[in-house]
Amino acid sequence: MSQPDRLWINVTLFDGLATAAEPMAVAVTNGLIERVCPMSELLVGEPAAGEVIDAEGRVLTPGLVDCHTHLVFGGSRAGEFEARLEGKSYEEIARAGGGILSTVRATRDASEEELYQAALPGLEALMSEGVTTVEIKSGYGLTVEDELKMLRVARRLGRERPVRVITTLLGAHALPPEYKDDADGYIDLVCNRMIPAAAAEGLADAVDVFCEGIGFSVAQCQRVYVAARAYGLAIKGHTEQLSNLGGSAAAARAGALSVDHIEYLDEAGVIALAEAGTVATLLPGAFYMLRETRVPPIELLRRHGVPMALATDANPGTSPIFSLKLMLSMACTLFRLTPLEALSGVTAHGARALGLHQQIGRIAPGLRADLCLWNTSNPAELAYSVGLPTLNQRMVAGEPA
Ligand SMILES: N=CN[C@@H](CCC(=O)O)C(=O)O
Ligand SMILES: [Zn+2]
Repeated sequence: MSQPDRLWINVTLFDGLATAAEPMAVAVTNGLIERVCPMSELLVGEPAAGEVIDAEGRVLTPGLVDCHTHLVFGGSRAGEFEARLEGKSYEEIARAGGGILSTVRATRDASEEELYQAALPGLEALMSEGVTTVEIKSGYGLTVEDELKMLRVARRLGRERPVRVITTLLGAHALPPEYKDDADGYIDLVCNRMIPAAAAEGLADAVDVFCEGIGFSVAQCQRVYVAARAYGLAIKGHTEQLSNLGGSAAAARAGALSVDHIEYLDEAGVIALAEAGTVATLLPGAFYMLRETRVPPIELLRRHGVPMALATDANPGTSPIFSLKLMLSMACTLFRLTPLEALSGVTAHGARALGLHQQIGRIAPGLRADLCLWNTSNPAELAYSVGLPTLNQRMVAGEPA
């Protein structure tokens, strides 16, 4: 073994997919994982140099991946929260011009600097719990300039904090008032102006849509996918959240990295995901906040071998929740995932939902050394308790961060 920069010994290893049966060692060099082996295979005297960290049996996981957030937004929707508690539904509020459109008004009114400052606490809360990669969507601007403004803020967050930010253009999130009764005209704007502008400025890694009765039709979403692919951008979908329109299957056939929410997904949709290799992203925070009763088809996803990612969906309306660790607990309690399935959802499968599975999300040689050391020796503890156990160390590209 060459001399690693850092060597963790006596690690309880959750590598993103499974827990190792015996104490492990993990060596990191130049920001990459160089070697992963049982302690029993370390040669006497290894390593000759570098820092050695005795984990004393603590759990080491990949850095956590939050693959679906709306962290950049203006205003608050606490009033809408109260209205929903009094009996109004999310759809009713949306159809009356509230919901997403109320955040659109506040986001349009905010400067780039204001949006940046408002987003920082949420981002830092995620990072403090071990998130090393986060996806951030636009979708509260709904004009070319306001969508680009949101994406610039997201890019700046990634430059100014030790976290990798993946940006997603969500122009097709809601129909803005200027296009009332002209949804196809708005989709023209998304396809012909927003996507080209975001691509030209390198501001978007992916393009997303809200395929729903209060969002856009399958046909409209398909037009967005075609435009995104023409610019070499990855695609994703908010699909089957409130009803079954077949948006997940359409997204999968268009080559989507993931479809997200999917409470109303049926078996034909699950098969379409399996055939396309599309990830199913579960968002229990939105399920909880909207007091949904229909659970995503977990057993069908398992049976057809569809990878399940798990994310906060942090946003001001349906999931004002900035804790990916809480999602581990919710995914188990509300959706009946096993703790290890939930952990894979925020590591290996979360990375796959962003198309980054060859770079992050696993502890394996050649991948980036984004790692979390936890104050527990049992990986299931991470999903079991809320508030504990705490993060012991967060590493980004091999450096404490
Ligand atoms: N479902 C649509 N979009 C967001 C909610 C956005 C909002 O209500 O502000 C979601 O992922 O839940
Ligand atoms: Zn969302």
